[in-house]
Amino acid sequence: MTPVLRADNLTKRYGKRAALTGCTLSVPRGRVIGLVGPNGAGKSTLLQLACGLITPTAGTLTVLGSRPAANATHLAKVGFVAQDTPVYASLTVADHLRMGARLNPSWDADLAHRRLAETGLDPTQKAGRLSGGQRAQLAMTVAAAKRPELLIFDEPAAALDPLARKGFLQNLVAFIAELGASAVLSSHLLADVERVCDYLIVLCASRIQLAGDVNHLLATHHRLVTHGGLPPGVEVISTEHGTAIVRADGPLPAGPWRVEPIRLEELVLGYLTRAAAR
Ligand SMILES: Nc1ncnc2c1ncn2[C@@H]1O[C@H](COP(=O)(O)OP(=O)(O)OP(=O)(O)O)[C@@H](O)[C@H]1O
Repeated sequence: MTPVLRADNLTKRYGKRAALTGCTLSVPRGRVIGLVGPNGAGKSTLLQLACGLITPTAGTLTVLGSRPAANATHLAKVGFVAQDTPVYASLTVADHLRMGARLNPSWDADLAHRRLAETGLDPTQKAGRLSGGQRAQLAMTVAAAKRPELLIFDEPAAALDPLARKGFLQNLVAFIAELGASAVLSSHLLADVERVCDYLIVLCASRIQLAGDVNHLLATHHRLVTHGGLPPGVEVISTEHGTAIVRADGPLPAGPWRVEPIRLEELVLGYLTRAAAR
C-alpha cells in the first residue's frame, strides 16, 4: 500500500538556516503518528511541507502517493489544523460549517453536526468569542468533515486544559477510526503522544533521530541499570547515573545489569539527549 508520508533526503533551508536536513522516512497508512522534538526542531516545517504550503529545498516528499497539494482532488484528501487553530473571528460556528460545505465536495454534513452536538459548541456563537479549546474543537470538526484520508495537526491540544485535552484526544482517535484515516500530530506533550499515537517520529536539530511503530520501538529498546559493563552488541542511546537506554534487536543476556522496560517518554528523551550531545 502507498505510504501516507514518504520522504527521500528531504531538506528545507531558510537562507543559511536548516529547518530539515536529509530526512528519509516511509510511514504506513492508518496510523496516528506522533511528531515530537524540541523547539525549532523542524516539526512545523515538515507539516507545512506535507500540506504543500511550502516547497522543499532539496529531496522529495510524497503524501498519499502524490506531491503535496498536487491538485484539487489531492487537497480534498488532506485536512490541516495549524498551530494556532485559525478560525474566522466574525463568523459564527454554524457559518464555519456552511462555508466548509460550500468549499469541500466531500463534505459530510451529518458528521459535522453530530460532532458539533458532541462538543457542546453553540452554533450561533461568533468564533472570535470561543475559548482556545473550543476553537480547537471547531477547527477539528471542520477538518474532519472534509472526510480526509490524512489529518494533520500542528500541536492540536496545546491550548487545552488537561481534562479538555484528554477529551479532545479521545475524540481525535475515535474520529480517525471512524474516517478510516491517518493522522499526524506534532506535540511537546509526550504523555499525549503516548496516549494516542501508534507511530513515532522524533526530530531534533532538523534531522530525524528515530521513526517507527511505537510497539516495535518499545520492544527493541531497554533501560539497563548497570553495575559496570553493558551487554555486547547493543547500541547505546544514552547513559545517565548508572542507567543506560540501549537498542537491541534480540533478547539480552544475563550479566551485571538489570533490564527494565522503557517508557515512551524515556525513549524520546534518550534520543534527544544523544542528538543534543552531537
Ligand atoms: N519562515 C521562516 N523563515 C526563517 N526561518 C524559519 C521559518 N520557519 C521556520 N524557520 C526556522 O526553521 C527551524 C525549524 O522551525 P519549525 O517551526 O519547523 O520548528 P518546530 O519544531 O515546529 O518548533 P516549535 O516546537 O517551536 O514550534 C527553526 O530554526 C526556525 O527558526
